[in-house]
Amino acid sequence: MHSSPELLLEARGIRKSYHKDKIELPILRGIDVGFAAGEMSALVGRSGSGKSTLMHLLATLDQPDSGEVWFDGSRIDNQSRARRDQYRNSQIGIIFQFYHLLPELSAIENVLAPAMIRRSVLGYLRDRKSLRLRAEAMLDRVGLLNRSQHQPSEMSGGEMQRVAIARSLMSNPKLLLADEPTGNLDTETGATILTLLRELNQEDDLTIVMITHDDSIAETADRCYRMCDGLLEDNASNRDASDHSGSAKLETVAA
Ligand SMILES: Nc1ncnc2c1ncn2[C@@H]1O[C@H](COP(=O)(O)OP(=O)(O)OP(=O)(O)O)[C@@H](O)[C@H]1O
Repeated sequence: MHSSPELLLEARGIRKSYHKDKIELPILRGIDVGFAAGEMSALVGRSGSGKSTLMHLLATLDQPDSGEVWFDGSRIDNQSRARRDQYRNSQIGIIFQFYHLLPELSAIENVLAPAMIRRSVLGYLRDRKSLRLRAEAMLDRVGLLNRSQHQPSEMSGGEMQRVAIARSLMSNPKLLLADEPTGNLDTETGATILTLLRELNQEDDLTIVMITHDDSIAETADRCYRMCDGLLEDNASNRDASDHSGSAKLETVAA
């Protein structure tokens, strides 16, 4: 029997609507989903199905109208903004389809930027040597140490995504949320990014939740949750996290 692994991140009964001109647009209509520690999961669905909205809620960048988000045994959606920021900054790495790098900064400065912003000037000056060493180690981890002085305009899309991944790893997060991480890349470059994410998952024990509209990318994950019109479909194609070569098998979502 497939045993239920420990959940790192869980959404319970999540509902979210946007409002425009007094009209309610229900986007998430009751989402129950759990992401197991140490696994790589995919949230797949068509454009507009609510994937990014759910990811923002899981990252506490936004709050649900109702429902709960739990991380590592604690409820996080109802915490103060300061606590939610602290949780996100220390526990979660986030990467996006368009990398969100600052164009005027070098690769290493981009990797360092969030850590600099989070510290006071004095705090940064105190920690700058160790932060720089960590940034170099993270660029090395993604195979780009030799490009540390290059600006985004001097890099390919795949290299920019690698820099964004290095930046997301600076705080040694438990969880990486990836919103269409290969969406702006050709198939071959996308595959190298997926391979890197899988390495981080297996070698560094990073739990990954990846959003995609592409079934072939979703199928590379251990578990695949399908969103449709703000709901999760009843079945998810899952395979044992220890088996990264076999084909997916169907299992009911443990919600
Ligand atoms: N701030 C907002 N105000 C109003 N509607 C919004 C807002 N943000 C998103 N929406 C709507 O919510 C729906 C879901 O959007 P969301 O970005 O979560 O979908 P998605 O599945 O991630 O789509 P895509 O793959 O195209 O990014 C869409 O119809 C979108 O237009």
